[in-house]
Amino acid sequence: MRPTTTNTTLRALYKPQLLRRTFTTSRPHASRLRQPGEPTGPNEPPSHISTPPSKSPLKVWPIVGIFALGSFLFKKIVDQRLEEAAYKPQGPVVGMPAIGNLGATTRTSPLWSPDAVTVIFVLGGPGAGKGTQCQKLVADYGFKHLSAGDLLREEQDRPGSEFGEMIKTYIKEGTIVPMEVTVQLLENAMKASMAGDNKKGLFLIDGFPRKLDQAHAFERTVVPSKFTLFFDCSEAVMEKRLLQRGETSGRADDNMESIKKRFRVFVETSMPVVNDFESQDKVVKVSAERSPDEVYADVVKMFKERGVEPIKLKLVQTQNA
Ligand SMILES: Nc1ncnc2c1ncn2[C@@H]1O[C@H](COP(=O)(O)OP(=O)(O)O)[C@@H](O)[C@H]1O
Ligand SMILES: O=c1ccn([C@@H]2O[C@H](COP(=O)(O)OP(=O)(O)O)[C@@H](O)[C@H]2O)c(=O)[nH]1
Repeated sequence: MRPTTTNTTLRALYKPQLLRRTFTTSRPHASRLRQPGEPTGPNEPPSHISTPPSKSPLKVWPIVGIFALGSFLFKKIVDQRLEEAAYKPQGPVVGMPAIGNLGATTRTSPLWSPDAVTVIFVLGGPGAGKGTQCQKLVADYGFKHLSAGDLLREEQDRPGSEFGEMIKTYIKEGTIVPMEVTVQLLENAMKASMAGDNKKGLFLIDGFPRKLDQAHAFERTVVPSKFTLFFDCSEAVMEKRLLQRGETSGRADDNMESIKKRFRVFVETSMPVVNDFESQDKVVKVSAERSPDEVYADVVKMFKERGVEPIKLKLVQTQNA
């Protein structure tokens, strides 16, 4: 049979070689030359005197040395890798991580539920009066007002900020700072506010989101908004207000050149956010061209329709009840 022939052939071929290999590796020439009791070499005792395996330092130490060196190098590499893995670049101050570590937008679910934290976005063109109206709302409703622009300017001016120069350029050009930075700043400010006196987590987020990616990232990773308060205002009116504000604001973008750029960015980039929220029935629109008080009266009315009441009014109701 074929397998038998093959096995026999294999045995014939390999057995002597295996045997020969066994002899040659253990003690060369021993079986051929040595007689019983005869010394195996000039420096070796006769074979009946048992000898321990060779302990010659010349043979052992190189191996031990190589092994020790290998272990030492291996340990060094492992230690270095562990150190690298543990190293996380730190931001210049606690609260704002380094660029590589901006984690706010990487979460897969919101940090807070809209039942626990109320966020109302406040949008409108540059100079529409967002900040002015927010101040009034803070006084009457107890909201914490967070202006994305103010947070960015603070970060820009913070000594040691690795985002400072970048923010400066974006603001001067009227373009939108990468959302990772703005969302992280907002999240930090919200946490700080809630750790302080804003236990209820009531926020007006002013001048944000100005771009769809910001809107989606914030709602996906921080908290879905309740609705957006949108101030509708013509460019002519906004321009007049901004130039007037520029006389005292000291802002690098309250000048004609930056204003024009901001208007264009607002129409092209920020209006799609308002339209997106509108399609979800999440926009409260108020005309912003009248006096601040008249605009505010409308805001209060619209908030009431959405079930948001001023704190003072609630107190009066409690006293009457
Ligand atoms: N309804 C208004 N009528 C006239 N001036 C206003 C009104 N609202 C705000 N302003 C003024 O216009 C400028 C821009 O207002 P601001 O609230 O800073 O706008 P935004 O935050 O939208 O840029 C400020 O100087 C402010 O005093
Ligand atoms: O989410 C934001 C909000 C503001 N900005 C920048 O900050 C500037 C000023 O915004 P702010 O809301 O302070 O002023 P406004 O333009 O409404 O007067 C904008 O033009 C942008 O360059 C930004 O990049 N992302």
